[in-house]
Amino acid sequence: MGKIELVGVEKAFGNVHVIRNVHLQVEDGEFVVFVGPSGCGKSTLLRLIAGLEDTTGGKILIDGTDVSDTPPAKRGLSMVFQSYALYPHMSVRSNIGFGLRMAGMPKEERNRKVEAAAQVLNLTPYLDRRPGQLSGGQRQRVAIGRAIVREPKAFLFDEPLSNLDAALRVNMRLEIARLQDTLGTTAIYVTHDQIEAMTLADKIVVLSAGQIEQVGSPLELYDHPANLFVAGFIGSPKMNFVTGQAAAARGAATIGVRPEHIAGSRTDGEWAGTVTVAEHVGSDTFLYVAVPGIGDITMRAVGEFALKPGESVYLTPDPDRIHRFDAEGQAMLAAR
Ligand SMILES: Nc1ncnc2c1ncn2[C@@H]1O[C@H](COP(=O)(O)OP(=O)(O)OP(=O)(O)O)[C@@H](O)[C@H]1O
Repeated sequence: MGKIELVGVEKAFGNVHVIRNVHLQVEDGEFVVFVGPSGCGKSTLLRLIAGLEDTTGGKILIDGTDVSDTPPAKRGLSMVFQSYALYPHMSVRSNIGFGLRMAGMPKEERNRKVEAAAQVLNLTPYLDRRPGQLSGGQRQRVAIGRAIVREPKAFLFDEPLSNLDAALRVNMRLEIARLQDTLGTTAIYVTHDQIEAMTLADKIVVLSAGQIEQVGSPLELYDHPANLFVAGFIGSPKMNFVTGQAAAARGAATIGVRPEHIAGSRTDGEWAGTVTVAEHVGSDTFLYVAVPGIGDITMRAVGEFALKPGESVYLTPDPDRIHRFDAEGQAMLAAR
């Protein structure tokens, strides 16, 4: 079992309040991702769960037991860091089995566990190599192997892929997803990478300034952001926000519409504007359009609809996909 509950968790460093009144339930087997802007407290929250930092208020429960005062090694959790923290002079086998050896596990049993983990991680051919003879992705798999053999109640990942190049990140992301399917162990994963969050998470926790803004499945957050912060944070390129008359006409202080929910036309539409930048990113083209009286709007252009800077364009937001927000920035019910 690996159920983790945070009840009113607080953390201050001196008089700097970094985590405020966080309530969160992580179910057994769930993959939960913490996202939020730099400095919002993602890593601190993970370190509080790991026991690497002490809380200054509230409680942390693992499987119903209050572990707030339990040292890290006794919490039954395994942490995987972005710096793999491998021992360079030891083989992959010894690195993966190190914690088990320290815990006094007999060699035969240890080897069995190490080999099983190596198999899951496709590391079997490398067991006798040293970390220096491995690629970055393989090293990260060794670090994950070391976490797996301890059979923790939960894995805690702190930006584990941020040292890898783009292609490797994609590979490792798929591997972590596969691993989660195979092992079914609870995982909490900190990242600032939206795609990692959207693809890996059962549940995303969006943090801002030490507080939870919203908790939900990736699609819930994308389709029904609770407030302007989450609406602007989830999705890339960002949701467009419009205030003034266009919002008031829909009974809102602000309306939001994602670039992919705006139709473009050369002849007619709701908002008339001029293309300022056309950005080609492989499969997509994003048009940045200056719309007098509305502001700068980003739209995703599909198919043949590729305009150049200086050309006129008419934009029509999909009425079913317009998000409305009140003066406090809270989402208003119903899409229109
Ligand atoms: N030991 C510390 N002493 C004082 N302040 C700290 C300490 N550790 C973290 N902080 C502060 O707490 C806040 C949250 O930091 P944290 O590392 O948790 O953010 P984060 O969301 O993980 O950011 P990033 O995405 O940049 O890693 C920051 O303002 C940071 O400066």
